[in-house]
Amino acid sequence: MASQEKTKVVLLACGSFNPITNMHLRMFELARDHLEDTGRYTVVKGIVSPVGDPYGKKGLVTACGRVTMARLATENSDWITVDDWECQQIEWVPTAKVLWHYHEELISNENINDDVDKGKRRKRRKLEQNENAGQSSCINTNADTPQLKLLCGADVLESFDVPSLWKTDDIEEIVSHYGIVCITRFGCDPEKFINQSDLLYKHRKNIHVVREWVINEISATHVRRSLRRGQSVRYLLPDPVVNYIQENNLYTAESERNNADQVLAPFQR
Ligand SMILES: Nc1ncnc2c1ncn2[C@@H]1O[C@H](COP(=O)(O)OP(=O)(O)OP(=O)(O)O)[C@@H](O)[C@H]1O
Ligand SMILES: NC(=O)c1ccc[n+]([C@@H]2O[C@H](COP(=O)(O)O)[C@@H](O)[C@H]2O)c1
Ligand SMILES: [Zn+2]
Repeated sequence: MASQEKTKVVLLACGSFNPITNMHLRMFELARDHLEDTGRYTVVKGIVSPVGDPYGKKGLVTACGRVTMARLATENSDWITVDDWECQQIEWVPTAKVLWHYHEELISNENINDDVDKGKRRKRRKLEQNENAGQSSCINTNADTPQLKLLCGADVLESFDVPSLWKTDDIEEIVSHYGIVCITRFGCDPEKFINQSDLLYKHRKNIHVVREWVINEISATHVRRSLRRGQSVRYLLPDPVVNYIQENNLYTAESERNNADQVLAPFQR
């Protein structure tokens, strides 16, 4: 397939990134290789979107520090970027809304770059969306506009089953309008999970499961624990991130008590 015929994709990873680890960065590389290996996609951009402080997760340090670390971690990447739109919002933003925000941004970029009459384009897109209603195809029907896909680990996919954590409508919107690229994680079985869910099974063509053969169980929880114990975290995180954490003494027994009594924002909806 000629490169101009391939679908452009933007990958959006939402998460705490508390702190960002090498595995978060690997997720992007694995996903890009997987999608491009199908011969159908060109991945043009990756976005790291740290969750806002109102998310209320235990041990979460301020968004300002998490964004700075994510920027340090991605400074050598020519395609992974960090965007602080989500964490600048006053309230926690459900992931479906974050996707909507970036989807709108992609469309407005398309309109800026394009001299075709905006009204006509919107009308055509609406028509195409109506034609595609009920099918597992992505919301971006214009060939030039990149498709936006949610990039996540299998634990996030499996969290769709946690009562009251996700709205069914949001899950449906994510899998039908955008699509998911899901990286396997130790202890998770995303294929089985998809098979057991009627909703996910219906949209299975929009869920790309990427098997990571080099099982790498780096987790931010493990990193924070090691830091509290004064143990080295070098080579689990990019060096500039390790230095930033040390200079600011970011993760301590006290920071781990942040939000200890707080109910996670999605449960408050
Ligand atoms: N080792 C890993 N393998 C696959 N996916 C991962 C891995 N670590 C993180 N992710 C994914 O990265 C995204 C952001 O995750 P998050 O910020 O929660 O990191 P985490 O390491 O899971 O942190 P925590 O331990 O605090 O939950 C999520 O989609 C998560 O599933
Ligand atoms: N209903 C929802 O939209 C919903 C629920 C739970 C988590 N999330 C998101 O998933 C990510 C999960 O991050 P953690 O794994 O660090 O908790 C965050 O970006 C969070 O906002 C979204
Ligand atoms: Zn996590």
